[in-house]
Amino acid sequence: MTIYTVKEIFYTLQGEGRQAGRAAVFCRFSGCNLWSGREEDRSKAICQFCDTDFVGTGDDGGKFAGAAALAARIAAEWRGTGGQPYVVFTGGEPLLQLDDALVDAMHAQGFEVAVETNGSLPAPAGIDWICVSPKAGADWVQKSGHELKLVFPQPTLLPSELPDDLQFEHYYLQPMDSPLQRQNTQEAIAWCMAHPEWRLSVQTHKVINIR
Ligand SMILES: C[S@@+](CC[C@H](N)C(=O)[O-])C[C@H]1O[C@@H](n2cnc3c(N)ncnc32)[C@H](O)[C@@H]1O
Ligand SMILES: Nc1nc2[nH]cc(C(=O)O)c2c(=O)[nH]1
Ligand code: SF4
Ligand SMILES: [Mg+2]
Repeated sequence: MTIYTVKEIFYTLQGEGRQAGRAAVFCRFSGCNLWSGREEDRSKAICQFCDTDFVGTGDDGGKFAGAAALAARIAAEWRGTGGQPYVVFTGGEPLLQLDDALVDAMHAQGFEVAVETNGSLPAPAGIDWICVSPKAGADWVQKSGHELKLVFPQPTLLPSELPDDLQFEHYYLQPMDSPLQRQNTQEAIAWCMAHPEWRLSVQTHKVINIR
């Protein structure tokens, strides 16, 4: 039986991208293939700008034996009445653990299923909303989905220099949260105003101070 290792599960509003403002249970898996999550390794990591702690299992996480057990725990966090229950699998890198059995188990619980992935691994079939956020210097295999959410700027992965075989419904630029965040935001605004096929993704949960 598959054991899933989860950092935290929590009910919040999706803060980013096309679904911003929508109530969702977030399931943050532990571990990533592009960084160990340890600060002492950050400068050598493939992905160096991560804003997230995904190491180990937190108070709101744990190890779950089997898809049905994890799906039941996620469903128990949903507190909405009416509307379509929604789960966002993130991490860390969720595609290291999210599999067909878990997607099916969430559907059986009546949930719409979303994923936030770095795109370096293929997504299982049947996911209802795929958000790919590619990382400079990493493999990029998942080139289709519902939204591309490009963290900006990544000097070797700029919006002007993306591969031409992308198949996404929506294109978002998300300013990199860093000491240069204000400048990154100004430059992203300028890009979106000059190239209207791109929209700005503000990390709204950081502005309104929710999780
Ligand atoms: C923590 S990642 C987890 C999911 C997956 N590993 C990924 O990178 O897409 C969730 C989202 O936050 C974005 N993100 C991470 N660090 C960021 C930062 N410093 N500024 C802006 N967005 C960031 C990622 O690009 C991704 O879209
Ligand atoms: N509210 C909220 N929205 C989010 N959208 C993507 C997130 C992520 O860390 O994957 C995230 C997050 O951590 N919190
Ligand atoms: S790929 Fe995602 S989870 Fe991994 S280090 Fe980068 S932003 Fe963080
Ligand atoms: Mg986040």
